[in-house]
Amino acid sequence: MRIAIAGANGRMGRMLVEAVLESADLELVAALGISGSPEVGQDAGTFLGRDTGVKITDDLEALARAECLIDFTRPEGTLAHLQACVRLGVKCVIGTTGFDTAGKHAIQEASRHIAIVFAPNMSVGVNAVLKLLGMAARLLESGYDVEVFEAHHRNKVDAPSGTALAMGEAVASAWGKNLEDIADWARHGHTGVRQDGHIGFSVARGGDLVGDHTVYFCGTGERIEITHRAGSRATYAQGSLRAARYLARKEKGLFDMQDVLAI
Ligand SMILES: NC(=O)C1=CN([C@@H]2O[C@H](COP(=O)(O)OP(=O)(O)OC[C@H]3O[C@@H](n4cnc5c(N)ncnc54)[C@H](OP(=O)(O)O)[C@@H]3O)[C@@H](O)[C@H]2O)C=CC1
Ligand SMILES: O=C(O)C1=N[C@H](C(=O)O)C[C@H](O)C1
Repeated sequence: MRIAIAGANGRMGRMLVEAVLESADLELVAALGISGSPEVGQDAGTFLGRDTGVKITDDLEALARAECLIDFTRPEGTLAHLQACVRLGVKCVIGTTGFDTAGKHAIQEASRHIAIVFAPNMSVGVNAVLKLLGMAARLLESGYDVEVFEAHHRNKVDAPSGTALAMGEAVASAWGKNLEDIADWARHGHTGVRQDGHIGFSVARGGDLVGDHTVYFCGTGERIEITHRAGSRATYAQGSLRAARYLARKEKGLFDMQDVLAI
C-alpha cells in the first residue's frame, strides 16, 4: 500500500516514517511538511541517517502518489489535507486531536467521498480501556464519582487530550448522557460541593511524558482506577499502520479504532 505522511518532521510523523520504512507491505511515497519549515526539501529519512528517495514537500499534489494519507498534525492542517484527499481520491487515517464541532463535521462530510479512520488514540491498549470503561460505568453508575486525569509532554497544545475526552464520552454514553452536559472541565477557588453524575477532568503537562490516562470511580470507602500509560509513540504508529491496512478494503465511510480492531 502506498502511504503519504503529513507532519513528517513532527514527533508522530517521524515515528510513522520509521514504521512505514520497516514494514514489508507499505511503501512511503510522499511526506508533507508546512511551508517555511526547515525540513521541507530534506529527505524524509534524514533524521534516521537514511536516504528514502522521498523529500518532505509542502505541495499537497504529492498526495496523488498515495493510496492513504496518515495525518498527525493540527486540526487546520488536517482539514486542508483532507480536502486534497477528497479531490484526489486518497484514503485518510487521522490521529490529530483538538477538532471543534465544525472540524468534526467536515471529517464526517469528507467520509461521504473517501474512507477515513479518525481516532484520538491509535493504541490497542487505550481502545481496550474505552471498552472496559463502558462496562465499569454501567456497573458503577450510582454512588460513584468519575474523574478523568491525563498527563502529557510539555509541547502538547490541546487539553484535555482527545483520549481523555473519549474516555469521558465512553462513561457519559454508558449513562445515556451527553458529555458536554455533565463535564466539569476545571475547578478553582470556592467550587462548592461536587455534583452527582458529573465527570471531572484534570490535566498535567510536563517534560517528555508520552501519555498517561486514569479514570477514577470514587465511591464510599473505595475507589477503582483504570489506567493506561504509553511508554513510547511506537504504539500509536503501529495502530495507525493497522488502520491504513484496514482502509485498503474500504471505499468510503467513517471508522474508528474500535472498527479497525473489531472490538
Ligand atoms: N491519535 C493518536 O494516537 C495520537 C494523536 N496525537 C495527536 O497528533 C497530533 C500531532 O502530535 P505530535 O506529532 O506530537 O505534534 P508535533 O508538533 O510534533 O508535530 C506536528 C506536525 O504537524 C505539522 N504542522 C503543524 N501545523 C500544521 C498545519 N497547520 N498544517 C500542516 N502541518 C502542520 C508540524 O510542522 P512543524 O513542526 O514544521 O510546525 C509537525 O510536522 C496532535 O494533535 C496530537 O494530539 C499524537 C499522538 C498519538
Ligand atoms: O499529543 C499527544 O502526545 C497525544 N495525543 C493524543 C490525545 O490527545 O489523546 C493521544 C496520546 O495521548 C498522545
